[in-house]
Amino acid sequence: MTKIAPSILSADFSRLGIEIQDVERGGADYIHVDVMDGHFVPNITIGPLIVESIRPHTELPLDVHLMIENPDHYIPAFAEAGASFITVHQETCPHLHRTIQLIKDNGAKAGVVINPATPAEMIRDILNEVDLVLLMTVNPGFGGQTFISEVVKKIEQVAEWREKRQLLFEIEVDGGINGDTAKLCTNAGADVLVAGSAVFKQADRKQAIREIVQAAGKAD
Ligand SMILES: O=C(CO)[C@@H](O)[C@H](O)COP(=O)(O)O
Ligand SMILES: [Fe+2]
Repeated sequence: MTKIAPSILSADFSRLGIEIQDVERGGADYIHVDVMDGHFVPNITIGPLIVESIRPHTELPLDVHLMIENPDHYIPAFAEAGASFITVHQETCPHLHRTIQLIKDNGAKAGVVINPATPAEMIRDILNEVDLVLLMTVNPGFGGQTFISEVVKKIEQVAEWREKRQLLFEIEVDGGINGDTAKLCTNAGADVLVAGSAVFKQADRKQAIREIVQAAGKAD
């Protein structure tokens, strides 16, 4: 069954708790939290304090996407704040096995993410160790960008490796996801769809989530 992870980057930050409860009632599976440092990506968002503040407002797993340099320095703080998944960019991790282990040692599920221009081969040798593979379908930094369709081939490639090696990680996609692009991704093997503007910029979030999941065509 396809999962949906609304990205709070497109929510109203002045009422985050209410926004999160709205998408939880609307059928969200995870809450996606975009952490940006102004170095790895050209934008600055939130830190562990906000993760800690939103944690009591939902029962859903918090899916924390770290777009930061030196993630090892901050992983313990995000885990302590209540992150369920912590996902790091391969591009920021010279010692990727060590970083993935650090996430697990801190009690969170471990994810790895690559940018659209990074080949899947860069994460092939870490796949045995992760709970989640996030394939960016835009260049990270902002909500509301256009889906990069070349990434679809990469979803297929990672899904094929997963099947051949009988691994259990989830494949998540992030950026420019709407009804049309969701279907391309789930057909290629994606299980979890991150959607920011396609959910939070709509008046009826429940309806928006339903439309994306139905368009993805794997509702059961
Ligand atoms: O990580 C990011 C952006 O860097 C995302 O999670 C965005 O928040 C997705 O927003 P939409 O493209 O769905 O509006
Ligand atoms: Fe994200």
